[in-house]
Amino acid sequence: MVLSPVIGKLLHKRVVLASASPRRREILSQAGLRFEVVPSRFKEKLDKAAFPTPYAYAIETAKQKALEVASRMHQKDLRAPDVVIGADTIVTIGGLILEKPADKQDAYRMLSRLNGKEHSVFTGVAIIHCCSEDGQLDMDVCEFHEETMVKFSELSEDLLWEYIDSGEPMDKAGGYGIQALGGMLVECVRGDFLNVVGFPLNHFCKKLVELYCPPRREDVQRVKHESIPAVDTFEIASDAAQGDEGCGPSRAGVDGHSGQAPAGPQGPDTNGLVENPPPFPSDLLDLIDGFKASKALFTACKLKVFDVLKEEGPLKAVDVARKINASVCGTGRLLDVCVALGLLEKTDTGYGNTRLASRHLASEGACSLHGFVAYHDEHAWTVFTDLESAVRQGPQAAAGRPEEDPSQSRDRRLRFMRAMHGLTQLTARQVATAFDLSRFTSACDLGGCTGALARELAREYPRLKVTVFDLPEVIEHVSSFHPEGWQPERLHFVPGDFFKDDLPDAQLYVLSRILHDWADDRVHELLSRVSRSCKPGGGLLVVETALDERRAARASLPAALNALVRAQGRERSLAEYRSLLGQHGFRDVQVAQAGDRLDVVLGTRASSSAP
Ligand SMILES: Cc1cn([C@H]2C[C@H](O)[C@@H](COP(=O)(O)OP(=O)(O)OP(=O)(O)O)O2)c(=O)[nH]c1=O
Repeated sequence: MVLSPVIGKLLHKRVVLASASPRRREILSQAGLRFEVVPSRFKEKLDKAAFPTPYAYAIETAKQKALEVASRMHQKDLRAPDVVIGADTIVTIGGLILEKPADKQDAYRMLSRLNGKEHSVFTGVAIIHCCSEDGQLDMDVCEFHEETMVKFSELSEDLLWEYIDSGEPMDKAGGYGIQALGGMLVECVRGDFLNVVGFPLNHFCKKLVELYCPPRREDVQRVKHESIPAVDTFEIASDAAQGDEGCGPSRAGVDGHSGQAPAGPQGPDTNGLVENPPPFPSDLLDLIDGFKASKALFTACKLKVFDVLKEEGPLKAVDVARKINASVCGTGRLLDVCVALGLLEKTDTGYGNTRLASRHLASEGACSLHGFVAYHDEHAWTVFTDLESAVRQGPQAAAGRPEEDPSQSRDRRLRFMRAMHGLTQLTARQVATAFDLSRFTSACDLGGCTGALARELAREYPRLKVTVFDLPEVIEHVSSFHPEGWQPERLHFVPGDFFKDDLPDAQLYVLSRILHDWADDRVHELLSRVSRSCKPGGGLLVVETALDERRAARASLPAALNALVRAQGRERSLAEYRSLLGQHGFRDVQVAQAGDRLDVVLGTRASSSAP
């Protein structure tokens, strides 16, 4: 069995599952893990609002559950187990976290909220390695989360109550158990099924590989020279299990630096003492090579490798080369790099797409980011070559750049529209459900481009009529982005310039990824126009990637750099967006996150006329 080498790493250890969940116990014992069960006494009452994302909350709860068990066991007999595993499963919809229902009415509230819609199930997991020395307990925490999307059918009241009366919902997050009767509520699942049931076994095994079987030094160096980042597969564990009997939880692995090679051969220093060489700078080398990985991805997309393999894969390199009209040798190398990057899979029958590639890198499909990749390849790549002058001179360097060639502007516009369309489709649902917008019956998406967000808003809120307002030269092309045979109900496209023309009437105005494109004076001008058009009680929804200390510096890095290389506009912090809305007469400003990268800010137009 492929997984056994990974699970086998834990067989000689004292492992404790800090959970009372019978489902977690079953999943882990069926995977062959030997462990004791010590349910945690940690009270699940952390302040949800204090966490930037729902999964951060689930991870922290999982960690606290495991830490409580580890310290209790240590206190009891001054010997903690080697490994303690904690987990926490939550259901989220529209920015709301649902845990176990308090009573039947609560279960009804949860299930009606999920009825007919798609929601996320997150399980946060903490793996704690304990070490007791001289009565002291030392712990290393490794944590991760997994998300699965679950869609409920449209269910009648009677059915919901029948289900609630079965008693099944009461000990389950979101008030349902997908593995039993609750399975009849579910129309489809995207992602790891076991994650919904309470434990993401697949991700757990991958973590064990990282912790216990980091790539061997010689592999790491070989990979570096070929500029291919390491890929975590169970096969690494199998190899290591065969070739390296003593493969244990390297300290580096336990600390979470799983890509780090173990310390190399030790040599005596001048005093005859053994000195460790400095750690191998794997992360730094990955960083240096990062641009090559991006370019390989861009090139494979441009050559339509993922389209060819989606339609006809698996294929040998020679066949792919013929279909994309490229050299066999070059294609073979590109395909191998894509395998190493986790975008393709290679088997005896040839190269095939991973699910990720088929879903996001082929040019067609609701989740395609092909246009977004093309935009980065053809536009962002060039613009970022100028980063040095942007840093030296500030954003005015970008402002001084010559205007675009007008003959190319139509193509550029279409390319930009394709990029925005892909990105917006991917995040539209999270944006549309970040807040409950059901009180509005009309909305206007200003600069709404192809209508990808508008469509999701209309789909999510059956009473809502949505107008997409964008420049005539944009509106002219929107029909080519509509799915075939699509009849836009409750959706209208109106051409216009939001700086010059009257804004269409609406109760809710949406500015999605617009404000960062404009300098402060233009932002004030636009917001005061919106504020004048918006009636008291109406709303303004702003969607942006805010520069924010809550988000890991790495995630907001592209935004910070974009601001330097763009001719105008700038990224802003959440505090700035809040203040902008306040200055223009919007009150009760609330903030939510839509996925990992987007912030959504909602304000209500105050009744006083002066903003
Ligand atoms: C959504 C869903 C959740 N669940 C369960 C998994 C979890 O056991 C539970 C969520 O509650 P948790 O607080 O994650 O776990 P628990 O209280 O059962 O156990 P412990 O805190 O001791 O670890 O909901 C299902 O069994 N099926 C489902 O479809």
